[in-house]
Amino acid sequence: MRNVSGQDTGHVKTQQQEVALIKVPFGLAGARNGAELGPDELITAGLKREIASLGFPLNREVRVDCPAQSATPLGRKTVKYLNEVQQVSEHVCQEVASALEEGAFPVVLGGDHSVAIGTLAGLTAHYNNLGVIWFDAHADLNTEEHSLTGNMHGMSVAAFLGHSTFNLSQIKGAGSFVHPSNLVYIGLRDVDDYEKEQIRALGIRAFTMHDIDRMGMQHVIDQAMVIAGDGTEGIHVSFDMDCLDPREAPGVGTPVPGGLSYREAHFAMECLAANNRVVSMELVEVNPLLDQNRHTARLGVGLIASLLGKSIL
Ligand SMILES: NC(=[NH2+])NCCC[C@H](N)C(=O)O
Ligand SMILES: [Mn+2]
Ligand SMILES: [Mn+2]
Repeated sequence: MRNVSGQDTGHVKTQQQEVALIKVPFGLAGARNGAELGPDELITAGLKREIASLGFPLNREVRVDCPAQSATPLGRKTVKYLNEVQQVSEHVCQEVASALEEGAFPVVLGGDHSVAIGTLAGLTAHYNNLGVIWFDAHADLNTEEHSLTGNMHGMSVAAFLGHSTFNLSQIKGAGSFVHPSNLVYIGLRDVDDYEKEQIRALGIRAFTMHDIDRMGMQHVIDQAMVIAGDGTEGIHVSFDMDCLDPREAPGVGTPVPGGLSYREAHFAMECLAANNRVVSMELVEVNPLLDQNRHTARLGVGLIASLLGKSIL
């Protein structure tokens, strides 16, 4: 990866590194229809042009085959579309793992946040000890038993930590669970009671909006890079667009007031780009049906570009 001065910053990512675009048009695990349109919307908003102008060749551009809505959600009544999530996760896992084998940098485009289960499956196939920075208003730490909604986009973190019944071990090709000490949240402000208990019980580090208000994004992102980066083989950035304030990113299925500003989000991405430990990213929960003038998709494209090293000067 190029750092902010345009220099090659070492082994993880170089200017010549290829980017693997993995589009996952899957929205059945979210709260509202429309997240399945996210990948195409990000492409329409100019993502490929941005990646090309940063100098990264494309390793692949794939569209993961995703099941359409079935008449009745499969799986247990309280867990919606479990079989579909499992199927999509296996496809995403394969694409991410094979991109990594070819030395590419995966950029996974959701879709709802359940696509992270497949991304983490593929990443853990390649890395034994991975760090994760999870940008989100939500903790996505529910399990089948504890979820209040049955929406699996609220269970992805539990799945890759191995705390839900459906977890990485059920996905063909996945590696071992992520260690909770290598996970860090940024942007939390809507956390269910069970999730709060789990964050405490597992000792997961979390920077809520309160912490960002108090310490500023610079301190928060510096700490996050230490938590996810020290002693790991690399950092995966999972970016749920609802971490942003709904005034910045209205096109999301589960908006929560009081989120990150435009500059806080970009600044975090710019710091991550300069840090050179990031090995993959995903951007999820862009919902064009709820968006205004493609605003959220354009913001998403800009944030991916910042993470890939785009700087102001
Ligand atoms: N990826 C997301 N937007 N997740 C929202 C989850 C909301 C809520 N905690 C639930 O379990 O349904
Ligand atoms: Mn999420
Ligand atoms: Mn969220």
